[in-house]
Amino acid sequence: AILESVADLNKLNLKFDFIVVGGGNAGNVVANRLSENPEHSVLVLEAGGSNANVLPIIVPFFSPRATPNTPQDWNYSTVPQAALNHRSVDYPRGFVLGGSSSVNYLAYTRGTKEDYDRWAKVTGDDGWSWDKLVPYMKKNEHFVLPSDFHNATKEFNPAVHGFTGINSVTLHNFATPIDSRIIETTTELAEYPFNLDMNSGNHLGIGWEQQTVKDGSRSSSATSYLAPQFVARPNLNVLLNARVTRVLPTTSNAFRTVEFVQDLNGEKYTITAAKEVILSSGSVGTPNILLHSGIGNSSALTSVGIKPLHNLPSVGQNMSDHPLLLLSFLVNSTDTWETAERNTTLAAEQLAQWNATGTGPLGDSPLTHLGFFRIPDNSSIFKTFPDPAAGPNTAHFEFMFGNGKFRAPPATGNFFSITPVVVSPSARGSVILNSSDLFADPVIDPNLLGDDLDFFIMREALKSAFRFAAAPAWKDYIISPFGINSTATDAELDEFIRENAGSIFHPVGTSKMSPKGATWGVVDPDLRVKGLSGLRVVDVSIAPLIPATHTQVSAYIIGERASDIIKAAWN
Ligand SMILES: Cc1cc2nc3c(=O)[nH]c(=O)nc-3n(C[C@H](O)[C@H](O)[C@H](O)COP(=O)(O)OP(=O)(O)OC[C@H]3O[C@@H](n4cnc5c(N)ncnc54)[C@H](O)[C@@H]3O)c2cc1C
Repeated sequence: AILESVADLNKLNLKFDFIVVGGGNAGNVVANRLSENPEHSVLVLEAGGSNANVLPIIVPFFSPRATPNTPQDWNYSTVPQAALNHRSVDYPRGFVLGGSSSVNYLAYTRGTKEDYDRWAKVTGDDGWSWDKLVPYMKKNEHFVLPSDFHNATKEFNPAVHGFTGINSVTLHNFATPIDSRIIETTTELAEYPFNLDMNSGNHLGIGWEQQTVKDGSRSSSATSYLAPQFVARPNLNVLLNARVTRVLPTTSNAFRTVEFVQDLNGEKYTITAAKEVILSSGSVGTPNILLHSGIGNSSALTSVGIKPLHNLPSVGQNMSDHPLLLLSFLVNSTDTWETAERNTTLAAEQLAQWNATGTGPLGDSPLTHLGFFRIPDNSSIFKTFPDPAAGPNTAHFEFMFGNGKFRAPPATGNFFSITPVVVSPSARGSVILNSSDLFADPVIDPNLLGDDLDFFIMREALKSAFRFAAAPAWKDYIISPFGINSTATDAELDEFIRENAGSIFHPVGTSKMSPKGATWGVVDPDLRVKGLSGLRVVDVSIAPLIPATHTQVSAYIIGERASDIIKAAWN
């Protein structure tokens, strides 16, 4: 059941084998899979509220409205970012059942074979390699054809997909005027080849966006892994509005007890799991809980007044995220997002169509196509810096295409956006504490573009976007880049980047996985917290290196594989 109060939970008079902290992207996978065994009772504690009936979460096209600064967002912001002219930027994380899978922009991308093979190599566990993870990708994925029934044979490769999984994935149902021009560009410029399916393990090139959508509505870990048939299991319970403050030692080095509140000024409750506590609170939430529990760098904890219980210096370190650049072009068309944003009648018609059939422009994510590209291998930059990508078939940067301008378009004009993203960043940041106050926000520093190579890649990506936009396919369509000149000097481009870059919100690595016995890292390859028992981390914070892509699929497959590892440990 999905419960709202501790009193309702107590009425059930249950004992729990597993307590999952965070009903987010990965946490709900674990909760579902562990509760497949009726002998195992599972409790999920989620700090946020219900995902039901929240329109910006449900309507795919409204995903940019789900955050920042909404009731479904933790509403964090970063410390001033040195490379971004010391700007502090919004740092949304889902504060709702489904976690960030309930508020993200729905792009379904797995990353490359090389990304996961590198995980296997650095952790010494072949189970994290691409070939071993593909079955988990298919267990997660329920691919469905687009809801407008258009012929999609040239938009994806069915051979690489899963059709019997839990989480729905589909293609766009609604054509936009940029679609044919993007595909035409792939035939005009050799630099931008077409890729029929970027989820094959090789993502280089441009392809149609695949999205986590079912029947025109968002498919999240809450709508899929906690669908009514699953939460009907008597051994699966979810408590909403339950914010875990710490994990506590149950016996000397077993941390199977959690402390939580339902009201920041109210009572503190504790519950002990008979078998394990699984932290799935995400790349900000998980290190935050570990640090408050005294698990982290002992001297840093002492300096903020927290009693250290277990010295694990990597907790909250190694944070890696993808910087993006908001870039748009003024276009010679009125058939873009801006028109409905400025015309309430048209907006109401679109919403009525979506309400009636789940189709139309609102039934799709705002990203129409994605492209993944490399800085040429012979670039002189690689004489100074080693190639940061996982391998020669893994991108340095990405383009996300959209039929309008992201974030606050001006009062007039219509736009096309190419959003460049650095997907193989070298900079590392951190999540640390500056206070023992259990409810104070942690100090979040993703260190965006904080490495010279990352900045170089972003500048090259920006120049590449200008080349893309100069293809014949855009001749009568694009008028000019907006807010920057394509003939700008490097110094001018750099200033534009400093003022307009931000995060795409893919933090990973703050509970980094390392080989068993390593003196660095936070969890072993079986995701147990090093040196402790009864406590695992299962969310994207365990990623040893950031995959060169959007991170929700990684969260799903981490949840799927972890579930098998945990089941095997208790059988
Ligand atoms: C705005 C945005 C857009 C994005 N767009 C995309 C995209 O298009 N495609 C893509 O692949 N990825 C995207 N991502 C990234 C992706 O969604 C995340 O990487 C992924 O969902 C993280 O999964 P997770 O399980 O690690 O954490 P989360 O899904 O964030 O789950 C953590 C859960 O733990 C809960 N929690 C935290 N602290 C506590 C506590 N103390 N007590 C109890 N519960 C707690 C949270 O409320 C949350 O529900 C986006 C992310 C954001 C924020």
